Amino acid sequence: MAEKLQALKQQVCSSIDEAKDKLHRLGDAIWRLPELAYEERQAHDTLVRFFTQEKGWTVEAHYKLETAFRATWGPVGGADGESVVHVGFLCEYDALPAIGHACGHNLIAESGAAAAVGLKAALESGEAWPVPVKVTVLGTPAEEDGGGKVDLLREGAFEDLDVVFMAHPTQKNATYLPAVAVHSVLVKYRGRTAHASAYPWEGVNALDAAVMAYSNISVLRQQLRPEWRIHGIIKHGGVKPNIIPDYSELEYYLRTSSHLDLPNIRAKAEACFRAAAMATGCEVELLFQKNEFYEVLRNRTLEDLYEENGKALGMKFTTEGFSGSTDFGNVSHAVPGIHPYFYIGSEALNHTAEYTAASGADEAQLYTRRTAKALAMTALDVIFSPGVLDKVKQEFREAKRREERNCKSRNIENGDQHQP
Ligand SMILES: NCCCC(=O)N[C@@H](CCCN)C(=O)O
Repeated sequence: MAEKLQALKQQVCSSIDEAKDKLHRLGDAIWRLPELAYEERQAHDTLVRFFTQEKGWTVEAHYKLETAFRATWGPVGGADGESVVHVGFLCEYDALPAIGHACGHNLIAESGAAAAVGLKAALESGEAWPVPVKVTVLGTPAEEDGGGKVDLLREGAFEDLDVVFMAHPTQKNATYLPAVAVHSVLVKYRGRTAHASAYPWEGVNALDAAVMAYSNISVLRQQLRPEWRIHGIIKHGGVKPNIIPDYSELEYYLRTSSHLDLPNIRAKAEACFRAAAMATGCEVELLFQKNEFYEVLRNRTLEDLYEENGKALGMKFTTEGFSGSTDFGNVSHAVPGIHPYFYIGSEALNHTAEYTAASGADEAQLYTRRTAKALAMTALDVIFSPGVLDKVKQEFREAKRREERNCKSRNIENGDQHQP
Protein backbone atom coordinates (compact mmCIF):
# COMPACT_ATOMS: atom_id res chain seq x y z
CA MET A 1 0.00 0.00 0.00
CA ALA A 2 2.88 2.36 0.79
CA GLU A 3 4.29 1.95 -2.72
CA LYS A 4 0.87 2.53 -4.25
CA LEU A 5 0.42 5.69 -2.17
CA GLN A 6 3.84 6.95 -3.21
CA ALA A 7 3.03 6.28 -6.85
CA LEU A 8 -0.24 8.16 -6.52
CA LYS A 9 1.58 11.11 -4.94
CA GLN A 10 3.98 11.19 -7.85
CA GLN A 11 1.01 11.07 -10.19
CA VAL A 12 -0.54 14.07 -8.40
CA CYS A 13 2.63 16.06 -8.93
CA SER A 14 3.00 15.18 -12.61
CA SER A 15 -0.71 15.83 -13.27
CA ILE A 16 -0.49 19.30 -11.72
CA ASP A 17 2.67 20.08 -13.66
CA GLU A 18 1.04 18.90 -16.89
CA ALA A 19 -1.86 21.30 -16.18
CA LYS A 20 0.38 24.24 -15.33
CA ASP A 21 -0.53 26.41 -18.34
CA LYS A 22 -4.28 26.20 -17.84
CA LEU A 23 -3.87 26.65 -14.10
CA HIS A 24 -1.75 29.75 -14.67
CA ARG A 25 -4.40 31.11 -17.07
CA LEU A 26 -7.02 30.44 -14.41
CA GLY A 27 -5.21 32.30 -11.64
CA ASP A 28 -4.11 35.08 -13.96
CA ALA A 29 -7.65 35.71 -15.23
CA ILE A 30 -8.78 36.23 -11.64
CA TRP A 31 -5.79 38.41 -10.77
CA ARG A 32 -6.37 40.69 -13.77
CA LEU A 33 -9.98 41.43 -12.81
CA PRO A 34 -9.97 42.14 -9.06
CA GLU A 35 -13.49 42.06 -7.59
CA LEU A 36 -14.65 42.86 -4.08
CA ALA A 37 -16.43 40.64 -1.58
CA TYR A 38 -19.72 39.19 -2.87
CA GLU A 39 -19.08 40.89 -6.24
CA GLU A 40 -16.69 38.25 -7.65
CA ARG A 41 -18.87 37.53 -10.72
CA GLN A 42 -16.06 37.25 -13.27
CA ALA A 43 -13.96 35.09 -10.96
CA HIS A 44 -16.99 32.88 -10.31
CA ASP A 45 -17.66 32.53 -14.04
CA THR A 46 -13.98 31.80 -14.78
CA LEU A 47 -13.83 29.02 -12.19
CA VAL A 48 -17.21 27.56 -13.20
CA ARG A 49 -16.05 27.54 -16.84
CA PHE A 50 -12.76 25.89 -15.81
CA PHE A 51 -14.44 22.97 -14.05
CA THR A 52 -17.14 22.68 -16.71
CA GLN A 53 -14.41 22.20 -19.31
CA GLU A 54 -12.67 19.59 -17.15
CA LYS A 55 -14.16 16.12 -17.68
CA GLY A 56 -16.12 14.43 -14.90
CA TRP A 57 -17.03 17.37 -12.67
CA THR A 58 -20.62 18.19 -11.76
CA VAL A 59 -20.65 21.98 -11.51
CA GLU A 60 -23.22 24.07 -9.64
CA ALA A 61 -22.91 27.76 -10.42
CA HIS A 62 -24.26 30.36 -8.00
CA TYR A 63 -24.21 27.69 -5.29
CA LYS A 64 -26.25 29.02 -2.35
CA LEU A 65 -24.63 32.46 -2.93
CA GLU A 66 -24.52 34.47 -6.17
CA THR A 67 -20.73 34.21 -6.45
CA ALA A 68 -20.16 30.80 -4.83
CA PHE A 69 -19.88 27.55 -6.79
CA ARG A 70 -19.49 23.84 -6.17
CA ALA A 71 -17.77 21.31 -8.38
CA THR A 72 -17.96 17.63 -7.41
CA TRP A 73 -16.42 14.43 -8.72
CA GLY A 74 -17.56 11.02 -7.48
CA PRO A 75 -18.11 9.11 -5.40
CA VAL A 76 -15.89 6.85 -7.46
CA GLY A 77 -14.29 3.50 -6.77
CA GLY A 78 -14.15 1.45 -3.61
CA ALA A 79 -16.05 -1.64 -2.64
CA ASP A 80 -19.80 -1.74 -2.09
CA GLY A 81 -20.81 -0.95 1.45
CA GLU A 82 -17.65 1.02 2.20
CA SER A 83 -18.36 4.58 3.43
CA VAL A 84 -17.35 7.38 1.10
CA VAL A 85 -14.34 9.54 1.96
CA HIS A 86 -15.29 13.07 0.93
CA VAL A 87 -12.50 15.64 0.66
CA GLY A 88 -13.03 19.33 -0.03
CA PHE A 89 -10.78 22.02 -1.48
CA LEU A 90 -11.73 25.68 -0.97
CA CYS A 91 -11.14 28.53 -3.41
CA GLU A 92 -11.12 32.20 -2.37
CA TYR A 93 -11.10 34.89 -5.02
CA ASP A 94 -12.13 38.24 -3.54
CA ALA A 95 -9.79 41.23 -3.83
CA LEU A 96 -9.25 44.36 -1.72
CA PRO A 97 -10.50 47.89 -2.45
CA ALA A 98 -8.04 49.99 -4.49
CA ILE A 99 -5.14 47.51 -4.27
CA GLY A 100 -6.60 44.45 -5.99
CA HIS A 101 -5.28 40.99 -5.17
CA ALA A 102 -2.95 42.21 -2.42
CA CYS A 103 -3.69 39.12 -0.34
CA GLY A 104 -3.18 36.67 -3.20
CA HIS A 105 -6.66 35.18 -3.17
CA ASN A 106 -6.24 34.55 -6.91
CA LEU A 107 -3.56 32.02 -5.88
CA ILE A 108 -5.85 30.48 -3.27
CA ALA A 109 -8.31 29.78 -6.07
CA GLU A 110 -5.58 28.44 -8.35
CA SER A 111 -4.04 26.19 -5.70
CA GLY A 112 -7.43 24.81 -4.64
CA ALA A 113 -8.40 24.04 -8.22
CA ALA A 114 -4.97 22.55 -8.94
CA ALA A 115 -5.10 20.27 -5.90
CA ALA A 116 -8.53 18.96 -6.87
CA VAL A 117 -7.58 18.41 -10.51
CA GLY A 118 -4.33 16.71 -9.47
CA LEU A 119 -6.04 14.43 -6.94
CA LYS A 120 -8.72 13.38 -9.44
CA ALA A 121 -6.11 12.68 -12.14
CA ALA A 122 -4.05 10.55 -9.76
CA LEU A 123 -7.06 8.55 -8.61
CA GLU A 124 -8.17 7.98 -12.20
CA SER A 125 -4.68 6.88 -13.22
CA GLY A 126 -4.16 4.15 -10.65
CA GLU A 127 -5.79 0.78 -9.98
CA ALA A 128 -8.98 0.47 -8.00
CA TRP A 129 -8.78 1.72 -4.45
CA PRO A 130 -10.41 0.44 -1.23
CA VAL A 131 -12.87 3.20 -0.42
CA PRO A 132 -15.26 5.28 -2.54
CA VAL A 133 -13.86 8.80 -2.90
CA LYS A 134 -15.68 12.06 -3.54
CA VAL A 135 -13.87 15.32 -4.26
CA THR A 136 -15.59 18.69 -3.89
CA VAL A 137 -14.30 22.14 -4.78
CA LEU A 138 -16.17 24.93 -3.03
CA GLY A 139 -15.87 28.48 -4.29
CA THR A 140 -16.16 30.54 -1.12
CA PRO A 141 -16.47 34.30 -1.75
CA ALA A 142 -16.02 37.33 0.48
CA GLU A 143 -13.32 36.26 2.93
CA GLU A 144 -11.98 39.80 3.29
CA ASP A 145 -15.36 41.29 4.08
CA GLY A 146 -18.52 39.53 5.16
CA GLY A 147 -17.46 35.90 5.32
CA GLY A 148 -18.91 33.81 2.49
CA LYS A 149 -17.83 30.58 4.21
CA VAL A 150 -20.01 31.49 7.21
CA ASP A 151 -23.00 31.99 4.91
CA LEU A 152 -22.27 28.65 3.21
CA LEU A 153 -21.90 26.88 6.58
CA ARG A 154 -25.32 28.22 7.58
CA GLU A 155 -26.72 26.86 4.30
CA GLY A 156 -25.28 23.38 4.93
CA ALA A 157 -22.62 23.50 2.21
CA PHE A 158 -20.05 21.73 4.40
CA GLU A 159 -22.31 19.11 5.94
CA ASP A 160 -21.09 15.92 4.28
CA LEU A 161 -17.39 16.76 3.99
CA ASP A 162 -14.85 14.68 5.95
CA VAL A 163 -11.89 17.05 5.61
CA VAL A 164 -11.27 20.43 3.97
CA PHE A 165 -8.10 21.95 2.59
CA MET A 166 -7.01 25.38 1.41
CA ALA A 167 -3.81 27.42 1.53
CA HIS A 168 -3.10 31.14 1.81
CA PRO A 169 -0.20 33.11 0.28
CA THR A 170 2.13 34.98 2.64
CA GLN A 171 5.87 35.48 3.23
CA LYS A 172 6.81 31.95 4.33
CA ASN A 173 5.53 28.37 4.41
CA ALA A 174 3.70 27.52 7.61
CA THR A 175 1.34 24.66 8.42
CA TYR A 176 -0.48 27.01 10.78
CA LEU A 177 -0.30 30.66 11.84
CA PRO A 178 -2.46 32.08 14.62
CA ALA A 179 -5.73 33.22 13.09
CA VAL A 180 -7.84 35.11 15.62
CA ALA A 181 -11.57 35.65 15.92
CA VAL A 182 -12.88 38.95 14.55
CA HIS A 183 -16.13 40.87 14.42
CA SER A 184 -16.46 44.15 12.52
CA VAL A 185 -18.80 47.03 13.28
CA LEU A 186 -19.95 50.16 11.47
CA VAL A 187 -20.58 53.12 13.83
CA LYS A 188 -22.80 56.01 12.65
CA TYR A 189 -23.22 59.29 14.56
CA ARG A 190 -25.95 61.76 13.71
CA GLY A 191 -26.01 65.34 15.02
CA ARG A 192 -27.16 68.74 13.69
CA THR A 193 -25.50 71.21 11.34
CA ALA A 194 -24.98 74.91 12.10
CA HIS A 195 -22.63 77.64 10.90
CA ALA A 196 -19.39 76.74 12.72
CA SER A 197 -18.43 80.39 13.26
CA ALA A 198 -21.70 82.33 13.39
CA TYR A 199 -23.59 80.15 15.88
CA PRO A 200 -21.70 76.93 16.74
CA TRP A 201 -23.79 76.49 19.86
CA GLU A 202 -26.74 75.53 17.61
CA GLY A 203 -24.87 72.52 16.18
CA VAL A 204 -24.52 68.94 17.47
CA ASN A 205 -21.09 67.84 16.26
CA ALA A 206 -20.93 64.28 14.84
CA LEU A 207 -17.23 64.64 14.11
CA ASP A 208 -16.57 65.37 17.78
CA ALA A 209 -18.38 62.11 18.56
CA ALA A 210 -16.20 60.22 16.10
CA VAL A 211 -13.01 61.73 17.52
CA MET A 212 -14.09 60.97 21.09
CA ALA A 213 -15.00 57.41 20.13
CA TYR A 214 -11.60 56.97 18.50
CA SER A 215 -9.93 58.32 21.65
CA ASN A 216 -12.09 56.19 23.98
CA ILE A 217 -11.06 53.05 22.07
CA SER A 218 -7.42 54.18 22.09
CA VAL A 219 -7.35 54.34 25.90
CA LEU A 220 -9.37 51.14 26.22
CA ARG A 221 -6.47 49.28 24.58
CA GLN A 222 -4.43 49.53 27.81
CA GLN A 223 -6.96 47.26 29.50
CA LEU A 224 -7.21 44.63 26.75
CA ARG A 225 -5.55 41.20 26.80
CA PRO A 226 -2.27 41.36 24.83
CA GLU A 227 -3.52 39.13 22.00
CA TRP A 228 -6.72 41.18 21.53
CA ARG A 229 -6.89 43.91 18.89
CA ILE A 230 -9.21 46.83 18.19
CA HIS A 231 -8.44 48.91 15.12
CA GLY A 232 -10.52 51.17 12.91
CA ILE A 233 -10.92 54.17 10.66
CA ILE A 234 -13.06 57.31 10.44
CA LYS A 235 -14.80 56.82 7.08
CA HIS A 236 -16.70 60.11 7.08
CA GLY A 237 -16.04 63.19 9.18
CA GLY A 238 -17.78 66.13 7.60
CA VAL A 239 -18.05 68.10 4.36
CA LYS A 240 -16.87 71.68 5.08
CA PRO A 241 -15.03 73.31 8.02
CA ASN A 242 -17.75 75.94 8.43
CA ILE A 243 -20.59 73.40 8.61
CA ILE A 244 -20.73 71.54 11.90
CA PRO A 245 -20.87 67.86 10.76
CA ASP A 246 -24.25 66.25 11.35
CA TYR A 247 -22.99 62.84 10.26
CA SER A 248 -19.85 60.79 10.89
CA GLU A 249 -19.03 57.14 10.32
CA LEU A 250 -16.37 54.79 11.66
CA GLU A 251 -15.54 51.14 10.96
CA TYR A 252 -13.79 48.94 13.52
CA TYR A 253 -12.48 45.37 13.70
CA LEU A 254 -12.64 43.74 17.14
CA ARG A 255 -10.33 40.73 17.54
CA THR A 256 -9.89 38.12 20.28
CA SER A 257 -7.94 34.87 20.48
CA SER A 258 -11.17 32.91 20.98
CA HIS A 259 -14.59 33.63 19.49
CA LEU A 260 -15.91 32.95 23.01
CA ASP A 261 -14.42 36.31 24.04
CA LEU A 262 -16.07 38.34 21.26
CA PRO A 263 -19.10 39.26 23.44
CA ASN A 264 -16.66 40.69 26.00
CA ILE A 265 -14.73 42.91 23.59
CA ARG A 266 -17.98 43.93 21.84
CA ALA A 267 -19.43 45.18 25.12
CA LYS A 268 -16.27 47.17 25.95
CA ALA A 269 -16.18 48.76 22.48
CA GLU A 270 -19.90 49.52 22.54
CA ALA A 271 -19.48 51.39 25.83
CA CYS A 272 -16.83 53.57 24.14
CA PHE A 273 -19.04 54.35 21.14
CA ARG A 274 -22.11 55.12 23.25
CA ALA A 275 -20.15 57.33 25.68
CA ALA A 276 -19.07 59.53 22.76
CA ALA A 277 -22.71 59.90 21.71
CA MET A 278 -23.77 60.84 25.22
CA ALA A 279 -20.98 63.39 25.60
CA THR A 280 -21.87 65.19 22.33
CA GLY A 281 -25.64 64.77 22.23
CA CYS A 282 -25.44 62.75 19.00
CA GLU A 283 -27.55 59.73 18.11
CA VAL A 284 -25.48 56.60 17.53
CA GLU A 285 -26.20 53.50 15.41
CA LEU A 286 -24.02 50.38 15.74
CA LEU A 287 -24.17 47.94 12.81
CA PHE A 288 -22.28 44.73 13.58
CA GLN A 289 -21.30 42.58 10.58
CA LYS A 290 -23.77 39.69 10.11
CA ASN A 291 -20.92 37.15 10.44
CA GLU A 292 -18.26 36.95 13.11
CA PHE A 293 -15.13 35.00 12.19
CA TYR A 294 -13.84 32.29 14.52
CA GLU A 295 -10.23 31.47 15.34
CA VAL A 296 -8.92 28.45 13.42
CA LEU A 297 -9.38 25.13 15.27
CA ARG A 298 -6.15 23.25 14.58
CA ASN A 299 -5.83 19.67 13.40
CA ARG A 300 -2.25 18.65 14.01
CA THR A 301 -2.71 15.26 12.38
CA LEU A 302 -3.43 16.98 9.08
CA GLU A 303 -0.82 19.67 9.71
CA ASP A 304 1.91 17.08 10.29
CA LEU A 305 0.99 15.16 7.12
CA TYR A 306 0.95 18.39 5.11
CA GLU A 307 4.35 19.37 6.50
CA GLU A 308 5.79 15.95 5.64
CA ASN A 309 4.50 16.22 2.08
CA GLY A 310 5.65 19.85 1.77
CA LYS A 311 9.15 18.98 2.96
CA ALA A 312 9.29 16.15 0.44
CA LEU A 313 8.64 18.84 -2.20
CA GLY A 314 11.39 21.10 -0.84
CA MET A 315 9.37 23.41 1.41
CA LYS A 316 10.97 24.89 4.51
CA PHE A 317 8.47 25.70 7.26
CA THR A 318 8.26 28.44 9.87
CA THR A 319 5.98 28.91 12.86
CA GLU A 320 6.38 32.71 12.94
CA GLY A 321 4.28 35.29 11.18
CA PHE A 322 0.99 36.69 10.02
CA SER A 323 -1.93 36.78 12.41
CA GLY A 324 -5.09 38.00 10.82
CA SER A 325 -8.48 36.39 10.77
CA THR A 326 -10.27 34.18 8.28
CA ASP A 327 -13.73 32.77 7.82
CA PHE A 328 -11.97 29.43 7.40
CA GLY A 329 -11.92 29.57 11.22
CA ASN A 330 -15.67 28.97 11.26
CA VAL A 331 -15.23 26.06 8.84
CA SER A 332 -12.55 24.50 11.08
CA HIS A 333 -15.09 24.38 13.93
CA ALA A 334 -17.47 22.36 11.73
CA VAL A 335 -15.12 20.14 9.67
CA PRO A 336 -11.52 19.03 10.34
CA GLY A 337 -9.23 20.99 8.05
CA ILE A 338 -6.04 22.94 7.51
CA HIS A 339 -5.35 26.41 6.22
CA PRO A 340 -1.55 26.49 5.73
CA TYR A 341 0.36 29.46 4.38
CA PHE A 342 2.75 29.46 1.46
CA TYR A 343 5.66 31.48 0.15
CA ILE A 344 5.16 32.88 -3.36
CA GLY A 345 8.70 34.08 -4.16
CA SER A 346 8.44 37.50 -2.55
CA GLU A 347 9.11 39.06 0.86
CA ALA A 348 6.41 41.70 0.22
CA LEU A 349 3.76 42.02 2.92
CA ASN A 350 0.11 41.11 2.41
CA HIS A 351 -2.31 44.00 1.85
CA THR A 352 0.29 46.09 0.02
CA ALA A 353 0.62 47.08 -3.64
CA GLU A 354 3.89 45.11 -3.71
CA TYR A 355 1.99 41.96 -2.79
CA THR A 356 -0.50 42.59 -5.56
CA ALA A 357 2.41 42.55 -8.00
CA ALA A 358 3.89 39.44 -6.36
CA SER A 359 0.62 37.46 -6.50
CA GLY A 360 0.33 38.18 -10.23
CA ALA A 361 3.98 37.43 -11.02
CA ASP A 362 5.01 34.33 -13.00
CA GLU A 363 7.39 33.48 -10.15
CA ALA A 364 4.45 32.75 -7.85
CA GLN A 365 3.30 29.91 -10.09
CA LEU A 366 5.90 27.33 -9.08
CA TYR A 367 5.17 27.88 -5.37
CA THR A 368 1.42 27.81 -5.95
CA ARG A 369 1.64 24.47 -7.79
CA ARG A 370 3.94 23.07 -5.09
CA THR A 371 1.39 23.99 -2.45
CA ALA A 372 -1.40 22.39 -4.48
CA LYS A 373 0.66 19.21 -4.73
CA ALA A 374 1.18 19.13 -0.96
CA LEU A 375 -2.56 19.64 -0.35
CA ALA A 376 -3.51 16.83 -2.76
CA MET A 377 -0.83 14.52 -1.35
CA THR A 378 -2.22 15.10 2.13
CA ALA A 379 -5.69 14.22 0.83
CA LEU A 380 -4.21 10.94 -0.48
CA ASP A 381 -2.82 10.21 3.00
CA VAL A 382 -6.31 10.70 4.43
CA ILE A 383 -7.85 8.40 1.80
CA PHE A 384 -5.27 5.62 1.69
CA SER A 385 -3.36 5.53 4.98
CA PRO A 386 -5.27 3.22 7.33
CA GLY A 387 -6.46 4.96 10.47
CA VAL A 388 -5.51 8.50 9.41
CA LEU A 389 -9.07 9.69 8.84
CA ASP A 390 -10.15 8.17 12.17
CA LYS A 391 -7.24 9.95 13.90
CA VAL A 392 -8.14 13.25 12.23
CA LYS A 393 -11.76 12.92 13.38
CA GLN A 394 -10.81 11.82 16.88
CA GLU A 395 -8.58 14.87 17.29
CA PHE A 396 -11.39 17.09 16.00
CA ARG A 397 -13.89 15.61 18.48
CA GLU A 398 -11.47 16.13 21.36
CA ALA A 399 -10.86 19.75 20.33
CA LYS A 400 -14.62 20.37 20.19
CA ARG A 401 -15.07 18.85 23.64
CA ARG A 402 -12.35 21.14 25.02
CA GLU A 403 -14.08 24.09 23.45
CA GLU A 404 -17.42 23.16 25.00
CA ARG A 405 -15.76 22.99 28.41
CA ASN A 406 -14.19 26.42 27.80
CA CYS A 407 -17.54 27.82 26.80
CA LYS A 408 -19.21 26.51 29.95
CA SER A 409 -16.45 27.89 32.21
CA ARG A 410 -16.65 31.32 30.53
CA ASN A 411 -20.43 31.39 30.91
CA ILE A 412 -20.03 30.62 34.62
CA GLU A 413 -17.32 33.31 34.87
CA ASN A 414 -19.41 35.89 33.05
CA GLY A 415 -22.48 34.98 35.03
CA ASP A 416 -20.62 35.76 38.26
CA GLN A 417 -18.94 38.94 37.08
CA HIS A 418 -20.45 42.37 36.39
CA GLN A 419 -20.69 42.74 32.61
CA PRO A 420 -18.13 45.38 31.43
N1 LIG B 1 -6.40 34.38 6.14
C1 LIG B 1 -5.35 35.26 6.32
C2 LIG B 1 -5.82 36.66 6.63
C3 LIG B 1 -6.61 37.25 5.49
C4 LIG B 1 -7.14 38.59 5.96
O1 LIG B 1 -6.48 39.60 5.91
N2 LIG B 1 -8.38 38.56 6.49
C5 LIG B 1 -8.98 39.75 7.00
C6 LIG B 1 -10.40 39.40 7.37
C7 LIG B 1 -11.19 40.61 7.81
C8 LIG B 1 -12.61 40.25 8.16
N3 LIG B 1 -13.40 41.39 8.50
C9 LIG B 1 -8.22 40.28 8.22
O2 LIG B 1 -8.18 41.51 8.38
O3 LIG B 1 -7.67 39.46 8.98
